[in-house]
Amino acid sequence: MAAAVFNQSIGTSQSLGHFNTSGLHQEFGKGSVRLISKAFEVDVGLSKRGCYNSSQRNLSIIRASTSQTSVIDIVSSPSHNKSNDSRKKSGEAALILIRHGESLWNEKNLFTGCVDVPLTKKGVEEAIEAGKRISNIPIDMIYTSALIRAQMTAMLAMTQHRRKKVPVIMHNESEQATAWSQIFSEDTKKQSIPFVADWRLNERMYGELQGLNKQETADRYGKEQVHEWRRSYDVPPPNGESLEMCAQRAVAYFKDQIEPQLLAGKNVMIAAHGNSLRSIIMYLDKLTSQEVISLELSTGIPMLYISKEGKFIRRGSPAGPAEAGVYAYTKKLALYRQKLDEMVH
Ligand SMILES: O=C(O)[C@@H](CO)OP(=O)(O)O
Repeated sequence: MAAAVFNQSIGTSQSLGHFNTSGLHQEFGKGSVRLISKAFEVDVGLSKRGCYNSSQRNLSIIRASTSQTSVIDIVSSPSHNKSNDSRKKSGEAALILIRHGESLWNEKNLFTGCVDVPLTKKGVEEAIEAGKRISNIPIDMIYTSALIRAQMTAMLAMTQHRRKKVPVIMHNESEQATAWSQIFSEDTKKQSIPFVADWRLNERMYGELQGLNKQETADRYGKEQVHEWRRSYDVPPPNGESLEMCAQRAVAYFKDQIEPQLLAGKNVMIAAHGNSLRSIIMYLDKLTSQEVISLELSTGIPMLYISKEGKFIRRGSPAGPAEAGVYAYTKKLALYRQKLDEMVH
């Protein structure tokens, strides 16, 4: 089984992060790992270090993609309506997941949870880089947590998008807020992307660990105890949420609010957190409570899924803009990119 990487040591979530462009890591030797979807598994490359080799892997994606039909087109001109229709009929949509870029407390190696801290300069750069990677993928809806690090990541990523649609934050906190933020032009609406922020996508609440240094906590309570708090499925940190409890809100939100959008053919980007995304990926990839223990996400690396007929097919991570041909994940995505190129020239 081509499962990747790595054993995250406390507080070093960045190690190897740039090496594994899938943004998603899993240790070897933890039983049967059903992490990689069939389409992706076909010919994924492994480096000597046991990590995905990004260039081999990207080539693999391109090869695999030629046998797939799929997704989307939303370049919004009348001549593209046909593609919109076929998108609805095929019931296919793109789902992009991004863990926020490095935050000030990631940098200080502190448990963060629901404490609302911003990105570091490096985190800002990671978000911009993530945006470049997805700049040719059409996006109809953006969801983030209620926390600024996820919202900054989504907004910064969208500054890089080639369609230059404007993300518009939906304000539903009161009737007045909804009414006062209305747009009264259909054309302007078409050039906007609804941006929904919801607390249910927040990081797991880390209880009494919030604000503590991860290394010092491990020194005090033991490495194993702290690993159990951080990565087990059902053991909560003191007065905090276990991953299971986090899933009860984050996955429920995904099923109630986001999945219907995907089923309607809309392409969705979610910017959220290590653990809220781990719980969603557990659902998408049908991971067991054992398998999810070794699932690690890098900051600022987008992951792409194709949603088709209620199933989720993982396509890895869109690679950096310098690598030729990386957008040919599916025929339709490649076509979309071609149309964007034609619009420019
Ligand atoms: O501190 C946190 O909120 C999270 C994510 O940064 O940490 P961990 O990796 O320990 O779940």
